[in-house]
Amino acid sequence: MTTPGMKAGRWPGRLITLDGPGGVGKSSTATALASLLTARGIAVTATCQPSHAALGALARHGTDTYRGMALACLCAADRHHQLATEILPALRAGVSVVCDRYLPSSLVLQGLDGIGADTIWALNCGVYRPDLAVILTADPTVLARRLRERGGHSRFERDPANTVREARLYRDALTQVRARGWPAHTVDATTATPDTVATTIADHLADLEPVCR
Ligand SMILES: Nc1ncnc2c1ncn2[C@@H]1O[C@H](COP(=O)(O)OP(=O)(O)O)[C@@H](O)[C@H]1O
Ligand SMILES: Cc1cn([C@H]2C[C@H](O)[C@@H](COP(=O)(O)OP(=O)(O)O)O2)c(=O)[nH]c1=O
Repeated sequence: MTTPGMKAGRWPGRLITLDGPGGVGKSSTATALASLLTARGIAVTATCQPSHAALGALARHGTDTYRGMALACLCAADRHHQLATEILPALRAGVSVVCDRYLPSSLVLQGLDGIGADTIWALNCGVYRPDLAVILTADPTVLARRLRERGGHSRFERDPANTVREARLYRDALTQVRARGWPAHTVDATTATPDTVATTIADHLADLEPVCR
C-alpha cells in the first residue's frame, strides 16, 4: 500500500538526529545546525528527546527516580508519542527536523543501566529511521572538562566514569544502527566549534539522494 506524499516509505522532510556523550555538544550543535540550514533556505525545526511533552518531562527530570526498564519504557513511549504528534507531521509537511538525542541515546544510557540492546530495539520497534544519524565524539578529557564547567544535567553526567563507558557504548550503537541500514556518521567535536561541526553535518546532508515529492 502506498501512502500519499511518501516516496519509498520516506516523508519529504529530513530527520537528522544528534547523539553522543554528555558534554559533546549535541544541544549547541543542534542550534547551530538549525540556523545553518535555515540560512541555506531549508525549512527546519529543532527539537530534542526526551520531548517537552508531559511524558518527556517525566523522563528528562526523572533520571534519579526512574532507572533500568522504567526509564527505558518512558523514553521509548515519549519517542513514539513525539514521532506521532510532532516529528512525523513536520516531515510530512516537508519540514526537516534536527533532533537532539534519538534511539542511540537509549542504546547507550539504558545500556549503562544494564538494559540490553535487543530490549531497546524491541521497545523502539517501528520508530522512523533518520535520514542522517550523527554520533558526535570527543576526547574524554575534553568531555570531562566541559561537563565540569557546564555541570552535569543528570545522574549519567554526574558520574565521571561514564564518559569512557558512553564512548564504548556509542561505538557499539553506531555498528548496530548501520547494520539496520541507518545512514550514520561520526563527527569529532574535540576541537571543532559547534558551527564547524554543523557545517560538516550539513555537507553530509547535501550528499544524500534528493527526496522526490
Ligand atoms: N564544539 C565545541 N567546542 C567547545 N565547547 C563546546 C562545543 N560544543 C559545546 N561546547 C560547550 O560544552 C558544553 C556542553 O555542550 P552541550 O551542547 O550542552 O553538550 P550536550 O548537549 O552534548 O550535553 C557547553 O558549555 C558548551 O558551550
Ligand atoms: C533520549 C534519552 C534521554 N535519556 C535521559 C538522559 C538525560 O539524563 C535526560 C535528558 O537528556 P539531556 O540531553 O542530557 O538533557 P539536557 O538537554 O539537559 O542536556 O534524559 C535517556 O536516559 N534515554 C534516552 O533515550
